[in-house]
Amino acid sequence: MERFIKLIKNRSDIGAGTRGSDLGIDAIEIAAINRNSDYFNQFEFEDVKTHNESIYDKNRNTFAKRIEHVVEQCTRVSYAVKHNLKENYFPIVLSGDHSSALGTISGIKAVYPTKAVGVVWIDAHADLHSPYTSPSGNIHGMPLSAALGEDNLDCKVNEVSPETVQHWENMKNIGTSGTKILPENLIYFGVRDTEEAEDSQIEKLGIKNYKVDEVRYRGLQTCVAEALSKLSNCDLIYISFDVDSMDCDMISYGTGTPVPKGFDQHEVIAIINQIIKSKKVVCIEVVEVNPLLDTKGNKMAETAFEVLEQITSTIILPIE
Ligand SMILES: NC(=[NH2+])NCCC[C@H](N)C(=O)O
Repeated sequence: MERFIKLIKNRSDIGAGTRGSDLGIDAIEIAAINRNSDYFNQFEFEDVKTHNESIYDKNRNTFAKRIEHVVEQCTRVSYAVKHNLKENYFPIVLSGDHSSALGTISGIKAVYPTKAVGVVWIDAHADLHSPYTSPSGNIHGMPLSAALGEDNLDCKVNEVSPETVQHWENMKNIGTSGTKILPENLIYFGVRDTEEAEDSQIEKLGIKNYKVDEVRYRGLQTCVAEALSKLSNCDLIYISFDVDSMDCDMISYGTGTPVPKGFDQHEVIAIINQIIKSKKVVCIEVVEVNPLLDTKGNKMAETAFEVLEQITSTIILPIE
């Protein structure tokens, strides 16, 4: 059976603290054009309407900035993912900031409410804050807490307004009400820049993080095979690739929150391709390319495109 790909372009950056990741999708497309690639002409696509004008709003919800608009944006992403999955497409979501992943996960769960969804999160960050713990109030640091239904009140440092609480509750209930994923079905690759509140959640919830060093020391294939066996109870897998999982010094600073000592693109490609071969992957997302911050021309987008191209060819291999 062949799987048809649908590119979902979600040019939204309102969950980030720095502007410009909404331009990441077009930067990737330009990287493809400059390489004489037909990639973006090859697949059907859909644009998700954005709410980027909301960055001009005064921040009422200090500990979850623009949350009402992020909820709306995630809801739009969830609809796009949901209807494309229902139409048997394999959605590749190209998003600006990583808050979108909550929308994607919610869309998957809306189509498969009774299935266990596994998440492979390739990122420098754990994105495990809530409005109660966030140091920045940027919602791209929170999507997994919303998906897990975790407030982490044990580590509460912020006095959150009733309005923010209401929006946060809405955020946890996009697509289907209640939690979308279980902590044992979430696996990190490359997480290396966390705050205490997140560390305590990772420990309490027992979330496995394959650190860059571990992947290199034990071997990438071994680690991915182990990750897949940890997800053996999952019916479906979603892969979320944040480009800041890659080493900013080696690759590029073209992302909102760059972190050194990360993967290179070949490692990311190998991780993702091995997971795709499990045949459980139903959706992949690529996020956080910010061309305005790139000090090497369009290098981050070019590298993201390299990953995109390589993983797409694995997806479209016919599956028996
Ligand atoms: N998706 C991202 N780039 N997340 C970065 C989050 C950084 C930091 N932990 C925060 O919550 O503000």
